[in-house]
Amino acid sequence: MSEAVADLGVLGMGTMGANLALNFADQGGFTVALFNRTVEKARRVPADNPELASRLAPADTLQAFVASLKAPRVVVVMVNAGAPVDEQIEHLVPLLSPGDILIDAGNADFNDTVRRDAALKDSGILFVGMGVSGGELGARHGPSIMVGGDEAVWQRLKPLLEPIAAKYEGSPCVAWLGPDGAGHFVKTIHNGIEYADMQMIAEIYGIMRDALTMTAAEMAPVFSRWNEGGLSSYLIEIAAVTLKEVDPETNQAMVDVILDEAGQKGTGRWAVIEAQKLGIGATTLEAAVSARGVSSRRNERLAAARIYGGVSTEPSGFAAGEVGLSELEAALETAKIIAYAQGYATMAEASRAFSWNLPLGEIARIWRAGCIIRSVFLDDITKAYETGETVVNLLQAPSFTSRVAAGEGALRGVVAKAALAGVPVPALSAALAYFDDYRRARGTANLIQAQRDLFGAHTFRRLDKEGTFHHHWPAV
Ligand SMILES: NC(=O)C1=CN([C@@H]2O[C@H](COP(=O)(O)OP(=O)(O)OC[C@H]3O[C@@H](n4cnc5c(N)ncnc54)[C@H](OP(=O)(O)O)[C@@H]3O)[C@@H](O)[C@H]2O)C=CC1
Ligand SMILES: O=C(CO)[C@H](O)[C@H](O)COP(=O)(O)O
Repeated sequence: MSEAVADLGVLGMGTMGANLALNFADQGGFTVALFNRTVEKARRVPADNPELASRLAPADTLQAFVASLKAPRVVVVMVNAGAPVDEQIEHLVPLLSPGDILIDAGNADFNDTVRRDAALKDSGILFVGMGVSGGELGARHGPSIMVGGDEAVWQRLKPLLEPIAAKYEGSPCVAWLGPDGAGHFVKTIHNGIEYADMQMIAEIYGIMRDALTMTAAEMAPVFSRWNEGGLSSYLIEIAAVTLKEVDPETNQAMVDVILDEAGQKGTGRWAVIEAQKLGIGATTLEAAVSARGVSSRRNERLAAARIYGGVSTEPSGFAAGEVGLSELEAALETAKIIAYAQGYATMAEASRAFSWNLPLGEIARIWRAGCIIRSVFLDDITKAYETGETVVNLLQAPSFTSRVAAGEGALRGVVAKAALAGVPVPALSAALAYFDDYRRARGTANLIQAQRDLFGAHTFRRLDKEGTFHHHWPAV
């Protein structure tokens, strides 16, 4: 039997788990037990990081891994979402005791987290669904961490998580967000916003490439410059870095040799499904998920391009040089506000529906450093919630209304010109359509209600008096 020396254990030595374990050992100064299905990977972690080896304890069996943990135990599971998490829980539960904490730190469908939390209640094992963002480097040096589960358990986890989290103005980017699935729900919306952010950046890149005929090398400094302004964010920064990179094999821009098929692990889709279930129109997130789907059907796209032709070769109407680029920058900034408004509206509605009382301003604060969507813009969201006034939707928050009003024209211009040029901008146009729909006092659902009442006696309400009505429509 191994000696119980480790402060906590990390199970899953993939990209995230190995780096999180190193972070616990390094920034946290904790002794960390390591386990991985492919045992050799756990052994390699201390071998590859000799300076931290004295605080890394790889185990060859799950039993030895658990036995090496000080009680009450803390186990961080960092494996692929879905069945692998259930399998690991099943294997761990007989080895753990009441009062031990079992954390799923991977991405998870929050419905699974709620189910797992409920299933473990009687065992006395304390389950925590915890979202971690920041990719490989974030996990290693400071991620943003979104914690769910019981608040009392969070008090025990705080001393373990605060040292390893990213710091924003000295304060750790980790917070308890609410019970059961709250942490994973927020991480899911984070990823939905990440999808929208990335899609909109890719659409602007598409306009630069196809309508303005700019090379990747010409685009890179534009994104670098934008990274100094209102768009300043990790994703804009890495857009510049990736556009600048040259493929050593062909000497072409790296982005020009990468296949135009985006992968996805499901988190964006979960965000969109939950927004739909809650009745929130997260249309930019939806457009981004759908666009990844279309991107992956490359052969179909190639066939359709042969039938219909590709992007128009007519002059696009986009202004060249600084004028055109400033319009793109303003359009992207405005669409980004709309995308975040949709993500935040989804979280606000979930908070209400599941009685989570999500700290929406605090969420923007812990996203301010460490995570993939970190940006200066999140400060403004934090401030919008800190005023103490109810934020119905970020599009109605005073700090955003003037910015949206100022940028609306640019977004409209870009979407219109892109449509005429045949350059697809699904997320940017979804943002514009949502804005136009959202700010229209008299919509068109009256016609839908009339039709529903005609074919299904679904009834309708009237503008001029209270009550529910059914009209005797002509027979059709
Ligand atoms: N990569 C990223 O940027 C981020 C990833 N995440 C999330 O973190 C989690 C891990 O991702 P990541 O580290 O990138 O993934 P990797 O593919 O790098 O690693 C996957 C890990 O899961 C283990 N695993 C997979 N299936 C099983 C199984 N059935 N039983 C036991 N172990 C299994 C693998 O073990 P083995 O080595 O034996 O195959 C490996 O340790 C995922 O939920 C992911 O969505 C969250 C934030 C960022
Ligand atoms: O959670 C993450 C970042 O926040 C992961 O990188 C995730 O894998 C990204 O999603 P996808 O693989 O679907 O693009």
